[in-house]
Amino acid sequence: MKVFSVNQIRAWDAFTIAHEPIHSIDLMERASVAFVKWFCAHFDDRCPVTIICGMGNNGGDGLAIARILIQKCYAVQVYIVKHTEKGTPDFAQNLQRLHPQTSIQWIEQEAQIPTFTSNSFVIDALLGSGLTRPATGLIAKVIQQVNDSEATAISVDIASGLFADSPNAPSDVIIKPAYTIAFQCPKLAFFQPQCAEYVGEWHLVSIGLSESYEAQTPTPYFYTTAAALSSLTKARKKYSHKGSFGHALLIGGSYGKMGSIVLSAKACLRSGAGLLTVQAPRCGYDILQTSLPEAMVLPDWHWMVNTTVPDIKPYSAIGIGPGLGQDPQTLLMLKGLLSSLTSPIVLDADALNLISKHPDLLHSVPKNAILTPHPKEFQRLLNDQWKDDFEKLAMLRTFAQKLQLIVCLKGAHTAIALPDGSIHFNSTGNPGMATGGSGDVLTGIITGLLAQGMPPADAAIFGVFQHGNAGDRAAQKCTQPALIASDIINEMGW
Ligand SMILES: NC(=O)C1=CN([C@@H]2O[C@H](COP(=O)(O)OP(=O)(O)OC[C@H]3O[C@@H](n4cnc5c(N)ncnc54)[C@H](O)[C@@H]3O)[C@@H](O)[C@H]2O)[C@@H](O)CC1
Ligand SMILES: [K+]
Repeated sequence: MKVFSVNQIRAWDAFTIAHEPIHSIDLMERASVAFVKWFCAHFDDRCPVTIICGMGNNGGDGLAIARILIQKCYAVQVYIVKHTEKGTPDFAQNLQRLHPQTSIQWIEQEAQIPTFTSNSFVIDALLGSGLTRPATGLIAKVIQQVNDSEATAISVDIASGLFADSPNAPSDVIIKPAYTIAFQCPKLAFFQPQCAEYVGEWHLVSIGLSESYEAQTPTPYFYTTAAALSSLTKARKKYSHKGSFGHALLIGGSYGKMGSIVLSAKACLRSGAGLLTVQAPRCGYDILQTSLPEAMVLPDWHWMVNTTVPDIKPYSAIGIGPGLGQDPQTLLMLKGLLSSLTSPIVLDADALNLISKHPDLLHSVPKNAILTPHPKEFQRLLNDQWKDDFEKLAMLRTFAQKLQLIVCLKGAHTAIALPDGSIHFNSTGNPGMATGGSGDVLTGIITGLLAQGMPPADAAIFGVFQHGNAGDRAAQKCTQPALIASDIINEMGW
C-alpha cells in the first residue's frame, strides 16, 4: 500500500471527486459512515459521546459523524470551536444537516470549554490533515483539556495538532488519542516513534478513493500488506528435494553467546532453507550439534571466536553477525569474507558493529547486501545523529541509496530502505518482540529466504513481515511479556 503525503492525499480526494465523479460532500459522508462503522463495531451506545469539531473538513466529518451516531441512538454532544469566521462549504452543509434538536455548543472563549468525563468518548475532529501551523489559542486549550481528562479520545483521520509529514516541535499541543481512525491510507507520522502518543492504536478505513490515482502516483513510502506479498509464497513442487531450496551459511556465536546463532539457525531452517551450515567457534560445536541436529556445523579452529574465512562456494546465501563478537581476528575474517563474496548476504549485530568501527569496510559490502541494524547500530554505522525521527528516515533513505544497500531499521514498523530510494514500513509485530534474540531470528529468516533464491528486496520485506506475523501469533498464545525469541520460531510458517 502506498503512503502519500498530505498534498498527495488532497490531490487524491480532488481526483476522486472529479473522476468518479462524486460530490465532495458525498465523499465526506462516505468517510463519516466508514468512521461510524468502525466506532459502532467497537463501542456500544452505553457511553456518552462528545464530538469536538473545528471548522474545516475535519470538523465537517465530525458533524456528519454526530448525525449518523444520533441516528444510531448514541447520546451525542457536539462542540464547535470557533477558530475562524467561516467554515468550509462541506462543514457548513453538515452543520445544516444536523437535526435542529441536536445539542450543539459553540466554544468562543475559554470559559466555554467543557470538562470531559472519564467514562465518555471524545471524537476529535478539530483539525485534520489540513493543519498548517501548530495548534494555538482556543483549539490548544480544548486539546489540553481532552489530554488532561480520562475520556477515551478517538481522532478522526489524524490527531488534531499533529503534522502528518513533518516533525512537530516538542512544545506543540497535540491530542493524545487512544485511537486514530485514518481515511484510506496511513500518514508518515504513524510510523515515527516520536509520534506514538499522538497516534495511539491506528486503523484504516477505506473511503473508496480512486484506484487509478493510487496506481499512477509515485511515492517513496509503502506500507506492507499481506495481499502485496501473497505472490511470494509458492507451493513446493512434488519432486523437489533438499537441494532445491538452497544451502545457507550462518556465521556467528562466540563464547557465552552461542544462543544467538542457535536462534538464527533454527529460524533459517524454519524459513525453508534446504540445507544449513553454521560456522561457529569450537566452543559451540556440542551446543549446536545438540540443540539443532538438522544443521551441519563447521567448527572454527579457534575455541572462543570466529576467525576463519569460509570457502563460500557451496552456499547460496550467507548470514553473519549474531553473537559474533568483535575480536580483532573476527574482524580479519569479516574483511576476508566481504572481499570474496559471490552470494547474497545478511549482515547483523556484531558484523555491523565491526563495520561501524572500521568504516572503510562499508565500501566492500556488496550491492544489495541486507543490513539489519536497530537504531543504535544504525547510528553507529552512520556515525551521525539525527535530530528527529523524520530526519532519521531521510538519512536512512540516503544511506541505502548511496551505498546501494538494503537496510532494515528494526523497531515497531521496521523501515526497510531499498537501493531505489523506497521505504517499506512493516505492518506486523508487537512490543512483546522487544526481547533478546528476536533480531537473531530475523537474520536467520532472511538468510533462509535468500538461500532459496528469493530476490534480496523481497526477502527483506517478506522476512520482516513474517517475523512480525509469527511474533503476533506467539503473543496471542503466551501474551507479550511472556514472549521469548524461541516462541517466534515456533510460530513461523506461511
Ligand atoms: N474532500 C476531502 O478533501 C475530504 C476530506 N476529509 C477530511 O478533511 C480533512 C482535511 O480538511 P481541511 O483541509 O479542510 O483541513 P482541516 O479540517 O484539517 O483544517 C481546517 C483548516 O484550519 C486551518 N488551520 C490549519 N492549521 C490550523 C491551526 N493550527 N489552527 C487553526 N486553524 C488551522 C486551515 O485553514 C485548514 O484548512 C481530513 O483530515 C479529513 O478529515 C474527509 O472528509 C474525506 C474527504
Ligand atoms: K482530528
